[in-house]
Amino acid sequence: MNRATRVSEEVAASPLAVQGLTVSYDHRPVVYSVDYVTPPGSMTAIVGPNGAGKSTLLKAAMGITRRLTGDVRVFGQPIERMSRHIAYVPQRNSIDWDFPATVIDVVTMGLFRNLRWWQFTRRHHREQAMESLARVGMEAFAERQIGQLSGGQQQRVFLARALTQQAELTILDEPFAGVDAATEKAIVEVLKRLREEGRTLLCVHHDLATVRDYFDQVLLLNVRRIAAGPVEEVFTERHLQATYGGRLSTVQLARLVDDQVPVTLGSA
Ligand SMILES: Nc1ncnc2c1ncn2[C@@H]1O[C@H](COP(=O)(O)OP(=O)(O)OP(=O)(O)O)[C@@H](O)[C@H]1O
Repeated sequence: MNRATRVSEEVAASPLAVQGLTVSYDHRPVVYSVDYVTPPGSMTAIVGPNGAGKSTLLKAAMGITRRLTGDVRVFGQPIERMSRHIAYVPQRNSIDWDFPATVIDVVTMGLFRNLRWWQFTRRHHREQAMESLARVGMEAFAERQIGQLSGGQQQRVFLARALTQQAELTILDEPFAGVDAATEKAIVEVLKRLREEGRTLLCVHHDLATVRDYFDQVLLLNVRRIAAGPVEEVFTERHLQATYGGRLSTVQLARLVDDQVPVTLGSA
């Protein structure tokens, strides 16, 4: 089998393959010529310093932000036709929490892309939404206004909304930002279970100390792709140094690589 055939098969099997992706703001590239073919059934951490282009890469891949160049495919098909296969949990601070909606409304909205215009939400849709809420331990909050939830509860609700979509790929932008240890553990359990079911997850992540424990793949990004692949091969001192430059001290690196003592960089 020649290389061209192998690559195209890899792309055809991938829930999200980006090739040569460049995004510019005000003529300044903030993501430059990035390739990443997400392995099916994997859980990838996208890691890099503040402003590295992590969120922009994901938004451009999903078509939320315009890309300058690049090809984005879902199972080998252009993203424009395949966006219903992707569930997205945005950064919590990008959502208007004053919007008057109950928890169950927000979760049921996750189903809308799968409904035809003449289909109204019915009791079984609500049951589906309640099942998703139960998976994240939030069923008791179904009738609560979303603005009346804590940060961790809000994060769980948006995860439940993604779960109702039953998408092949779930993209999460910093799902652990501002949540307590118990919520983080609960969210990780849900994500790992999704992976066990064969779903694929891509996640912007800042806590370098948990990368090995939570993820099997990592994409190290600083405008360009620095390295990508299985965590045990790619999450090395050399690659981290290249990603963060002088921002990681030798001591921090040694701890990360040897003891996995918590070191969080990137989030201010
Ligand atoms: N709408 C926009 N207009 C202009 N510049 C933008 C816009 N959105 C992001 N940027 C810039 O693009 C660069 C990449 O931003 P992005 O949010 O993708 O980085 P990030 O790696 O996700 O950062 P963080 O870890 O801080 O969330 C930054 O320099 C940012 O200031």
